[in-house]
Formats: sequence, structure tokens, C-alpha cells
Amino acid sequence: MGTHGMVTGPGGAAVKPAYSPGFGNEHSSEAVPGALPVGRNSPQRAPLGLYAEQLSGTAFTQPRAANRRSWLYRIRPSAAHPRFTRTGNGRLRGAPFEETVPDPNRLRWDPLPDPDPDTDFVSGLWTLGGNGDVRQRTGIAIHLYRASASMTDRVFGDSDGELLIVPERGTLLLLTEFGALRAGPGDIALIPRGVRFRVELPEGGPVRGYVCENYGTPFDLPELGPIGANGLANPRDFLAPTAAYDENPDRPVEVINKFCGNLWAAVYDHSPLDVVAWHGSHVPYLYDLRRFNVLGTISYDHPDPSLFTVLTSASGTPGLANADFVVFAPRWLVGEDTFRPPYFHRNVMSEYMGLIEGSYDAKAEGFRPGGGSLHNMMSAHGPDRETFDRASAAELRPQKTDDGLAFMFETRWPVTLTAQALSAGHLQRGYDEVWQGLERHFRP
Ligand SMILES: O=C(O)Cc1cc(O)ccc1O
Ligand SMILES: [Fe+2]
Repeated sequence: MGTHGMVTGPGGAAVKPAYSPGFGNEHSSEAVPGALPVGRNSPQRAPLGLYAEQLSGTAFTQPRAANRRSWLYRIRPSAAHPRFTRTGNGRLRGAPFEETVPDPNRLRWDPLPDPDPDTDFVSGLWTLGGNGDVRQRTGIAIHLYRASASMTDRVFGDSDGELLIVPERGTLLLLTEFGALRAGPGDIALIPRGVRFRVELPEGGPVRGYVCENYGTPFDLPELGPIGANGLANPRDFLAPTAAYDENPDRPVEVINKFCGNLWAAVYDHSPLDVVAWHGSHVPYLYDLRRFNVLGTISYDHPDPSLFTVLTSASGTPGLANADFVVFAPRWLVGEDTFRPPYFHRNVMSEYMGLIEGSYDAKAEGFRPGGGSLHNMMSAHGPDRETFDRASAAELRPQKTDDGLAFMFETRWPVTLTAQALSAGHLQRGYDEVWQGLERHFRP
């Protein structure tokens, strides 16, 4: 099935989306010349017989710097749809998370088993846990995804929050109302609250990765303070799609809406991926984590990982994030008289970590690509024994650490697990042992 306004490959499959650069700015795009109204959002009759529709991601009255909204010019208005009815939630869960008692233990999982055939992105979503409350628009959910099939006549939209997608294996083609994003391992893709999309697997499956569903304030770039005007994730490296619409929208399409934790479905008589032009700031985006400008010490000590923040979702309290997305990207370590890997710590924020490739410098073994670890509020963690021994004795030459790409979803409230996460076969038993044998060296 082709998509208009996009380069197409053999069989009509979209292969090379075109992008519009920048973060938080006003993008605009039209798949057909003249489809975007000039000088007004809502003309008496929108161009080319399209319907004009606004989609807001923040309250109309929020300050300009935080305001997110887009105008869509589409073949049919989103309002033209039948009644939604409840459908199965599968392995998806939502906040408040009350299936288990919040757990202070350090926990680690191996990757999820491969999906059954015919598992698409939505049916393969598997919730690990989260915090906050979807009805209050606070907190996050941590999901894993695994898929073996493309969504063809199925479209998903999440009313509960934005979806930060972190592929670990395989490529996703995200066909959204705003156009297409192609995301593979090392990229992140963000689908804003309410934006409809379907996921194709252009290189086949199985694919897998992580999702942070952010119920709170939309992710933004962190302030840079004394760092200056440049650095960390640079705005121009974020890519929004350009307008592209389904060439064959007049066919039955099942639309799944995640609403207050549950899935609802309705079969439309058309595809809602029928937006011919759009402009605005509430847009999907793609970012290549390898573009992250990693800053660190050039003197001594291990800086806090806040320095690796790619995106942050503000809470009402300055400096306290609802959630941060943090990347541990290749970098040079040069600290003098410094224990260079992550230090031992107990953190008031809760940390879920995943691994996109290779290994992570705090863990000698057991933390696998596609797996994850949870170090909840105040839980004591840091280098495993092997890493501690090695780094305490290492000769401190400048050293490049470039054998992995790890990330962290860090959040203000403890993460409560789903029952399936706590009883999963891929939950590692005995994770505590990595800190056993850290012996007494104290010699007064
Ligand atoms: O590995 C972790 O636990 C994440 C982490 C990394 C780091 O460099 C410092 C603190 C921290 O929580
Ligand atoms: Fe930590």
C-alpha cells in the first residue's frame, strides 16, 4: 500500500521518508501543493476540499514556550467515526499500577521471548510497570514491544500520553497522521499524545524495543544553563515527518484508542492517515542518539548522569522531572584520580535502564541488549563487583568507552511493577549477587 507524498519503493512500500528539522518549532508541510491554507488556519473552505482540524497537546492557554498544537488538513474530519467499544488490553497495563506492592529490590530482566507470528506493534506491547495516574496526566508507563508483523488495516492512537519509542532490534516504519518516520536501533521516535499511527516492519521481523509512555508534560529539551547555547541533543538533529497520506484511504480500518488505560476499538470506513497538509508544533519526531553531544569531566570525578539528558518531561516543581530520558553514548573518559564507572549510589528518583547494543560500563555481565534493570527509589546500586575491582585498579589513561549504547528512563516516583513483570520467566533470579563479595578493605 502506498503513501502519497513519500518516496515509494518496490510494491509501493515507503522506503525513504523526507524530514523537516528542528525541535519545538513550527513545522509545516503539504503533500499536495496548495493544500496548506496561507495566512489563516481555518478558512471558510479549506483548500482542495480538505477539512481543517486542530489537535492540541497542551492547554490552549499554556505559555508559548510550552504550547503544543497542530492544524491538520485532512480528507475526512476525525469526528467522522463510529462508536468505540472495549477491546482486550492484551499485555498492556496503565496507571495507577496496583497489581503488585512497590518493590524496593534491585531487579533485572533478560529480553522478552520472541513474539508469536502475527504479533503487530500494538498487540505485542508488554507493560513492565510505571507510576502516576493516567486520569491525572502524571507519571509514566514502561513498556516493551516486540512484533513480527506489520499493521496494515489497523491504526493506533494513545490519548493517555506520548510514546517515546526506543528500538533495540529491527527497523520500524511509523506511518503517522503527519507522515512517516523510519527508526532503527540507535534512533528514538516520539509519537505525541493522540496522534494516530501504524507500524510497518520494512525489513521484516521480529523487532523489539522499549517504550516510555509519558502521561505528563510533553518531553522537551533540557535547559543548558552554564553549558551554553549548544550541546547535548542539538535541536536541529530532531526530525519531524513531512506530510504523507494513505493513497487508498477508502477501506475499512480498525482504529485502536488507548484511553485511561484501556484499549477501545472502532472500525472506520476510511483510514485516518488521510492528512494531506499540516502545520504546528505537536508533531512526531525522530532523533539519532549517535548525534548526542556527550559532555563530561575533563578534570576529575564522575558527573551525575543528568548531564546525559536527551529529553525531560517537567513536573510542576522546577528541576524535578516527571521523567528524564538519558543516554549513555560513546565517549572519552579522562578523569584523573577518579573512579570512572558510575559510582555507588542511592537515588531519590527511580531508574529503569535498557541496553540498545553492546554493554554498559557499570555492569561486567548480565545486562543484555533488550533486557532491562529497575533500581527503584533509594535502592542501593552501582558498579557490580567485577567492575568495581577492575576500575579501582585500572591505569587511568584517556580511554574511549564505545562498546555500547544504554539509556535510562528516570522518574520522580517509584515504579510499581505489573504482575507479569514480577513473575516473568525472564526476570533474573539472583541479581543481588552481582554486589556480593564487595569485601571489607578498611584498614584503620
Ligand atoms: O547506572 C546507573 O545506575 C545510572 C547512573 C549512571 C551514572 O553515571 C551515575 C548515576 C547513575 O544512577
Ligand atoms: Fe543509578
